[in-house]
Amino acid sequence: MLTFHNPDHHLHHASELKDGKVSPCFELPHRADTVLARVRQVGLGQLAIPAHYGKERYARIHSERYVNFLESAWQEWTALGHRHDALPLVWPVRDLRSDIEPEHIDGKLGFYAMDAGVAITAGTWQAVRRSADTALNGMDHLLQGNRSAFALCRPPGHHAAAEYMGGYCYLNNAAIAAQSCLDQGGKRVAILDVDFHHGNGTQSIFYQRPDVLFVSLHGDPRRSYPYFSGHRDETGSGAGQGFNLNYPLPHGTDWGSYATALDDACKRIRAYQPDALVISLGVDTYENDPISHFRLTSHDFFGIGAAIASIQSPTLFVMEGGYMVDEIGINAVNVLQGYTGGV
Ligand SMILES: NCCCCCC(=O)NO
Ligand SMILES: [Zn+2]
Repeated sequence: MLTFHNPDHHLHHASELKDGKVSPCFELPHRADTVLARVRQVGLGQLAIPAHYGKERYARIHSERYVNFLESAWQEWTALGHRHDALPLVWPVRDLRSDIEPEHIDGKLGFYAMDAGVAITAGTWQAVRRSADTALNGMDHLLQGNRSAFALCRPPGHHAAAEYMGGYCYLNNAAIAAQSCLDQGGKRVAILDVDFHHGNGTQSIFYQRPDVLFVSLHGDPRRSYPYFSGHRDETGSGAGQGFNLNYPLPHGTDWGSYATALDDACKRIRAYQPDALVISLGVDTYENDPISHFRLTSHDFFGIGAAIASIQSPTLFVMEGGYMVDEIGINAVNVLQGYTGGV
């Protein structure tokens, strides 16, 4: 399996507001370095640096003004004399207005963010666009007739919606790759999100569309971030009704119950007969993950890969979350080896 990786991810090393304190973000550069080292250690396959894609490819999923905001935010922030990370201070919640884009960067930061887990730094724009390029090149690799590819994306993307960032995510790499498949002749794409956290951004982007089936297994939002999406009754709307499937699972979920939900999800995806399958591969379902609450062991990740292989579609794995840095490489590559061993 070919792995695309983006060395520019090191340009993004942000802080986050968590537990009432601004502290180093859990989404560290070392995460991707650890996964890449494991890919090399097991000899998973060749490595490749992604080609450069134009902003218009990101704008197939995100609004043009949002993409332009990501590109210009740091310059607008430092024009005020700031040299530290940019974080929002106000959001358009409840009956506050969000029909007018503010001109001031303080207003824009809240207008385009769902939380304070998405600091903007000097290198953020370059890192996030190259992360999206990584997924785009992975999808092109599938469209050239290959069975699978691994897009080692960092920063991750599944919390980012058309016009907002959140949860360490800025551009929705998986959604951008899925759209690229459809733009190049694909009729149906399935996205399976196995990250501990609900992919609210991916759900939002495709919620009214039947050409992308979104399926997510995640911590029950009544007790798990992002808290405000991911319930079972969110099944799509309009033409997209029935093409959004959520499997919220309780804290403490182990392989037994996880595998039951995963098998059902894979059956639903097989029935959809997608031209391509995109996996939002978060491994924060790991029992020792510092910010999550499932109980999967490293060995269980082989089973996730084997279940995905049973769908028998061309498959792009897109890296999302996972914060137990020492084991993130083992767990992510166990999925990939479970897949290749099962195809
Ligand atoms: N800052 C709050 C927690 C962000 C979760 C990020 C993640 O792993 N999403 O999948
Ligand atoms: Zn996560």
